[in-house]
Amino acid sequence: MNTLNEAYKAHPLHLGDIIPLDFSSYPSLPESHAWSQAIDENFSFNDPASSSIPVIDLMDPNATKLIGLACENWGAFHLKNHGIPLGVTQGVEEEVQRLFSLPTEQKLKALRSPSGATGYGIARISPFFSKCMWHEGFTIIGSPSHDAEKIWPDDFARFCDRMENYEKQMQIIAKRLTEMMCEVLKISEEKRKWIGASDISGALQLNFYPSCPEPNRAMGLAPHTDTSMFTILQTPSSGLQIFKEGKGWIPVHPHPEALIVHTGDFLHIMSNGRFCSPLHRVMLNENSKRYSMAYFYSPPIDYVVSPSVTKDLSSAARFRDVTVKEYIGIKAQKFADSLSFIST
Ligand SMILES: C=C1C[C@]23C[C@H]1CC[C@H]2[C@@]12CCC[C@@](C)(C(=O)O1)[C@H]2[C@@H]3C(=O)O
Ligand SMILES: O=C(O)CCC(=O)C(=O)O
Ligand SMILES: [Fe+2]
Repeated sequence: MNTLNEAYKAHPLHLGDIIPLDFSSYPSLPESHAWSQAIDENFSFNDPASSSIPVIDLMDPNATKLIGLACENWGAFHLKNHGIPLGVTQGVEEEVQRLFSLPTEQKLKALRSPSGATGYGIARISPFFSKCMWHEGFTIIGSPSHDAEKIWPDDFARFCDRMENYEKQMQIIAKRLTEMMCEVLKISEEKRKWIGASDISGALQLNFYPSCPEPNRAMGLAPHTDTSMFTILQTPSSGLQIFKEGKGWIPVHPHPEALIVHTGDFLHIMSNGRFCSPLHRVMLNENSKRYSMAYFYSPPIDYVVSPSVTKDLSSAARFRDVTVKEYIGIKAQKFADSLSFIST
């Protein structure tokens, strides 16, 4: 049994909070998905040209330092020269499109169970919002064969091969990035041992946002921070926005052949608040659908996440120690208040 799966099992959802809408049958926006008020009242729209996250070349001799700066200032960056063959990415994108263009009843065969973490369904954060999101997802932890088999009983091998291969590639980059971030944060060798040792520390989320009849009144993915150390995102289209204090919502337009990396809650804790865990959301488009692949990387579930504080500085730990598993449980209950819940 997979470890991350275990952690989510303890926090079941209601079935009503899992089943996506059959979006193709709605020529206008249903009330259940109309967010107009929330968008008008709470969010400011930013001038798209005013700022954007940095682009970092993984081969740059200064990459470690630049990544540290980007995590401090933005909590996000584009990563180019990451070494993932274009064919691998294209193969995964093809499968994502093949999966989400299936009729709803076929996708529902792999519907996530209330106590499960993997399979087809809406975002886990949905119960925290009164309106529904214009989004469907498919979560993979380790091998997707158990879920893919339900959708394509005779023809699931290609999907699984491509996803597993992508997960392997993501893990290689994730380990490298983790070492670099630990370097910046001066995390001890003892606390880094898991990086080489663990082989499943990630979850792959396939996201699909159908074209939307009223994109300005709807929400692709509502504002949230990720329950990961960092997330590696791949998408061919715009729509993602990151909230930057003092600036507002910054659009993140994909950079050709680069990955988008952004920090999550665990790195915020480990860095004692130095790296932010940026609030982000996904906006929609009227004429085109959008998809993305997000790889969430975290330490193993029993790992104790603790702030790295150097003795010489007057920096007291801002958070108490928490295991990955315990924090996943806190996030399932407290959502946006989780970090303040563990602050000292
Ligand atoms: C490993 C993860 C990370 C999860 C939960 C679990 C599997 C699916 C991920 C997402 C994907 C969609 C946004 C999010 C906020 C959601 O609702 O499900 C993510 C969440 C988190 O970052 O907490
Ligand atoms: O689709 C995107 O660009 C972002 C997805 C996301 O935030 C997530 O899966 O947690
Ligand atoms: Fe996210």
